[in-house]
Amino acid sequence: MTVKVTVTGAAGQIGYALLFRIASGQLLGADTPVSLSLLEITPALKAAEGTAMELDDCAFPLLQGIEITDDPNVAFDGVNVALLVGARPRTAGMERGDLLSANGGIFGPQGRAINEHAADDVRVLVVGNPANTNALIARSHAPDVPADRFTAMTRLDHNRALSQLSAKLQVPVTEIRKMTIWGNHSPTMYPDLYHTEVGGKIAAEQVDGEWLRDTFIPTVAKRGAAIIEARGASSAASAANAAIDHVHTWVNGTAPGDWTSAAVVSDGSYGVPEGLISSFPVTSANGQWEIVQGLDIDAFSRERIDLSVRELLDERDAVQALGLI
Ligand SMILES: NC(=O)c1ccc[n+]([C@@H]2O[C@H](COP(=O)([O-])OP(=O)(O)OC[C@H]3O[C@@H](n4cnc5c(N)ncnc54)[C@H](O)[C@@H]3O)[C@@H](O)[C@H]2O)c1
Ligand SMILES: O=C(O)C[C@H](O)C(=O)O
Repeated sequence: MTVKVTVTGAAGQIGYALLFRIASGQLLGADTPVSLSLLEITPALKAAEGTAMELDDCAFPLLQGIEITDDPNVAFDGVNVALLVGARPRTAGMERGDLLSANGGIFGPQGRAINEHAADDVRVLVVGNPANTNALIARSHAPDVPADRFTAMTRLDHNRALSQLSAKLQVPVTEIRKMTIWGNHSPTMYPDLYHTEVGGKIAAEQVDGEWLRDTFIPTVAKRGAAIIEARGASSAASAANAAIDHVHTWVNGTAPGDWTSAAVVSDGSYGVPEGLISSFPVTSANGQWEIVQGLDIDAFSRERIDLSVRELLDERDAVQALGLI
């Protein structure tokens, strides 16, 4: 059966890096036909049409159709996988409240449209920043969709952490298991090496504490800003790659003996208040995320998780005060 994948912000940089990979089968597998819905704001529809022409020109065997629209009710009609990429970026002079309001104006209506029109099995990944809180806004407008279908992306942070550790220990990324990103997709996120395994041994015991604290954690947490500084634009191909990884793992499952990171609705695990969309170590089986249970959290990790969760609570309070959730 053809799977409908909707990409918002389809004419943006991540959209351009993402759509061709979805159409080629990398999101859902080489046996799954897809139809694409490209949601954009009206002035960007022409650019989206250009991208659609290029998609046509690839003659992808799995691509069954392309729809281009500025109406969320059309874009999310019958959607199975919704990738919410388009968001309002912070511009000079913009207060935090203005940013949250502008994004509330996007993710509230999109959540409602998903609630009213999506397929029963819809899965939602929010990429557009502030991703965790945008996901919270969308979810709060979709009361009929099971809460666990709304997720936000921390897979890019997870992949960044794998790559940094692989370079430090001079091991292939394939030898690293059980990496974890906790909290918000923001510089407060906490990449945790205390449960990560390399060659069957805990990674934190294979690196010195100073590198872990003063190099690894800040490098991963501030990598998005470093890329903006270097490229003059935020990460696009790596963000698209992480979105592909997130959905692929969600649908196909995690490997035995491993887990990944995703921001999912908290059930209260690890003291993260219920309902917040926070990053956890997660496994996936039968198309459902499960938060990994029973990990020992030492004082160092506890402090960092709490800091990031505090930020999520502040964002939640701010959008609540603005009437956005
Ligand atoms: N979670 C992550 O790891 C991660 C990583 C990188 C980037 N991001 C975020 O992803 C978002 C997109 O990044 P980008 O580089 O593609 O930005 P971009 O500015 O190139 O593209 C964004 C697109 O969204 C569109 N858009 C705006 N409002 C819309 C709406 N209401 N409906 C549909 N489309 C809309 C714009 O017209 C634009 O084409 C940003 O918020 C960025 O900060 C997140
Ligand atoms: O867009 C940004 O602010 C950075 C982005 O979220 C990233 O992690 O690369």
